Amino acid sequence: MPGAATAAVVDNRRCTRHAEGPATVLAIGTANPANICPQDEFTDYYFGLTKSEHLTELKDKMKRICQKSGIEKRYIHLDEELIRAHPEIIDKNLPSLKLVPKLAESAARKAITEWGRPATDITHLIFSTYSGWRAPSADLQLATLLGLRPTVSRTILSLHGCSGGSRALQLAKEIAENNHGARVLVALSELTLVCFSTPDESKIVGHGLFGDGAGAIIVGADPLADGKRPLFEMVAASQTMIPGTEHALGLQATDKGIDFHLSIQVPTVIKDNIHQCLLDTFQSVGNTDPNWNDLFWAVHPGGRAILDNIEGKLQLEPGKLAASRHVLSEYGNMSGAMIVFVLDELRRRREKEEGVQQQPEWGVMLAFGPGITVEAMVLRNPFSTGIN
Ligand SMILES: CC(=O)CC(=O)SCCNC(=O)CCNC(=O)[C@H](O)C(C)(C)COP(=O)(O)OP(=O)(O)OC[C@H]1O[C@@H](n2cnc3c(N)ncnc32)[C@H](O)[C@@H]1OP(=O)(O)O
Repeated sequence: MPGAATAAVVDNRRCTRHAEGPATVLAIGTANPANICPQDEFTDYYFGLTKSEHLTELKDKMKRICQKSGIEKRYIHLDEELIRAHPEIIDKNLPSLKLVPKLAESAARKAITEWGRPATDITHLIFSTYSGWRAPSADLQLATLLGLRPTVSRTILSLHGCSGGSRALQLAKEIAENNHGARVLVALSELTLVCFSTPDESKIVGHGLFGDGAGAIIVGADPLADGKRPLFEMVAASQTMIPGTEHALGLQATDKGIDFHLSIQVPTVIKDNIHQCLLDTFQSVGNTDPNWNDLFWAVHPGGRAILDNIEGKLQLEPGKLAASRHVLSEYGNMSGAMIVFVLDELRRRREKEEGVQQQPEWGVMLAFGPGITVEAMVLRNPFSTGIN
């Protein structure tokens, strides 16, 4: 009827509301496979598993790397039973990666339990992994396993490598702050199975450092609606690409799995650039002269030498990177999932030390990935009374 048409779409764009507070970490969960590999037994185990005992020079080199790695043990899904059942893993056909969403589910369930709300209250899911490239992808599988609502807004990130966790958290921060009431589940799950290969000089460091694990974090702004104090406030974030370093760190999907490359220069490149990256990040929040020792530190422990170089360059007091060193020692390098373990360790130490020694009010989260890319985020400890 002319003049009486009913609008098919109600345009409510002007009603879109931003959150009232900054994004915060509301809950954390982590998970690992059951199989533990002590680092001092790994070289014999790996060369035996791959029937490569005859490569004696390479084996000795891996022993030297493992001794200097700062790692006590790692969790690695792949064991002799799995190899027996799937001999194609050694032959480098695409291995089974069913565990990728399953491990993420286990970490996510812990985070959701800690959060205390139903999984159907999750509005967004960001899943980051280097270990799965298929469609429908691991984010959809995880949403199904957790029983998330069918309208949950899903995003999958792949091949951000070790900075995948920080990248996902930056995106979650932006989503939470720009969508009133959003509750974003960030899930990371990494399995070395996908880059498993027989010993090879160019990959010996990766095989000596990488482990398996998953982490999950729930991010939301306006946290009081959840009835609890958040764990960390996510104040400001930056992503910096270090020009001319594309060759130094890389991951590549091939028909045989993931090929990776870690140049011996990685720790030095990070050392030479970290100070300026941090100055730029803190300048964006109005702090032009930060005292690095006044902060708490959540650094992705990509390797012991990286932590040593950051500590030396910024003249950090001993103990500032203790949470990162502890996670490296207990799990090895779990790539993107690792930053969740470091945040978890920091809050555990905060709870343990409460009343004895207070963690600083302000902190920084750092991760490094292919590019080389540095992801940084200024954090605030909401439990601080403001005395550093
Ligand atoms: C994939 C992603 O997205 C992101 C990431 O993974 S980032 C991963 C980043 N991690 C790294 O790059 C590893 C950082 N490196 C380290 O932690 C240490 O160098 C290390 C534990 C590997 C060795 O400790 P170190 O104190 O440097 O001992 P050092 O005696 O110099 O080296 C031991 C051996 O490792 C070799 N080595 C060190 N780094 C190497 C590399 N990247 N590639 C190949 N060999 C390497 C050295 O040449 C040396 O070999 P020899 O014993 O035969 O001489």
